[in-house]
Amino acid sequence: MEIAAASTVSVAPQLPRLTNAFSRKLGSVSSLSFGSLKRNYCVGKVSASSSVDVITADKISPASFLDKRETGGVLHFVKYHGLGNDFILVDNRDSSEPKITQEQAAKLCDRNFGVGADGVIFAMPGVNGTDYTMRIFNSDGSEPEMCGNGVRCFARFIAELERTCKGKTVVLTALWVVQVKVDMGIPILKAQDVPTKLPGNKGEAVIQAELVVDGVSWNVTCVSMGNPHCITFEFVEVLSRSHLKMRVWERGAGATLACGTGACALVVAAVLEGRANRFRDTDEMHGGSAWRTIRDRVEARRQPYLHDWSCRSCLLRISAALRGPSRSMTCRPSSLLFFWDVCVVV
Ligand SMILES: N[C@@H](CCC[C@H](N)C(=O)O)C(=O)O
Repeated sequence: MEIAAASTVSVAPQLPRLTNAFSRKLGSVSSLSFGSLKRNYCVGKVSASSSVDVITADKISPASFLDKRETGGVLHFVKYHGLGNDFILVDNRDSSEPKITQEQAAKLCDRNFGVGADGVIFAMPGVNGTDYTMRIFNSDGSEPEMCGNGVRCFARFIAELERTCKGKTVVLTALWVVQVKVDMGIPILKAQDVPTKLPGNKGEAVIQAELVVDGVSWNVTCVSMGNPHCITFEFVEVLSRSHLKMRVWERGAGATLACGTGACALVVAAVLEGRANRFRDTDEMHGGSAWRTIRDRVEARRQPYLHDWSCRSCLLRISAALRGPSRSMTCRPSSLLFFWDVCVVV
C-alpha cells in the first residue's frame, strides 16, 4: 500500500446543505504568524511488512497532492496534527458550504471504520474582509466555535495551498514539521459569555466554584477561548508555577492527545486560582518543541486517559493576556499565543 501526504475517499455524490451553516470569522490569515518555518518533505511507501521508504522532496513535489481537485464524488484531503490533536483538512475554498455533511465527517473521523481524526477542518472562502474562514466539525459531527490546534493546522494548510511557505528542505522522518504560532485572543470570563449556567462568584467570572455532577462535587473555573472550557485541577498536575500538565476530555471528541484552546484556558484558570505565575519573559517564546516519540504517541493513544503534556508555551504571555482590555483576535500584544509544531502525517 502506498501512503502519500494526501488521500482520497469516496463520498455521496450529492450532499445535503447544512441548515446551520455559517462562516466563522477567524481574522485574516495575516493575523497568524508562522514561526521558523521548516519543511521536512517526505512520502512514505508502506509495504506489507510496514517498512517505510523515505522519498525526499527532490523527487516529489510537496504541493502536488494539493493540485488534485474533487471529481465524481471523491474527496481529497490532507491529514495534519498539532501535538497529536489530528485533523482531516479539506480545501473548501470554492464553496461556502462544507463539502461533506456532519454525519459524513463523523464517519471519516472514526478510527476503525474511517480515516481517523479528532475533527474535520474546511478551508472556506473569506467573509467580511477576511482572506479565509475556517469551519470545523468534531469527531462526533458537532460543530465547535473554535479550535486552537485546528487553527494552527488550518494556517499551515492555507500556506501550503497558497504555496507561501519558504523554508529549507530537510528530510527527517515520515512527517513534515513546521512551527505555527496563532494568536488566541483574550480569554472570556464573564459567565454568560463563556457560556455557563453557573453564576459568577468573582465579579461576573466563575472561579473555583462548586459544580455538583451526579452527587459528586467539583471545584471548577470556567474560561472561554472562543469555545467553552471547564477546568478542574483534579485533572491537572501543577509541576511548578511555570509548568502544568493536563488531561483533556473534549466536547464532541472525547479524550484527545492535546487541545490548544484547552491548554490556554488551563493557564488562564491556573493564574486566576493563584497556582501559576504570570509570565513576562518572551525570550522563552521560541523554546520547546513538544515532540513525542512514535512510541509515546502510540502509548498515549492506547491509554488516552493517562496522557498528559506541558502547556508551557501558553504560560508565557498570560500576564499580558489577563491585563489586556481588548477581545480582538488580532490584538497580539495583549493576547495569548499558542504555538508548537504542526505535523503533516504521511
Ligand atoms: N482540540 C481543539 C478544540 C476542538 C473543539 C472542541 N472539541 C469543542 O467542542 O470545543 C483545540 O485544540 O482547541
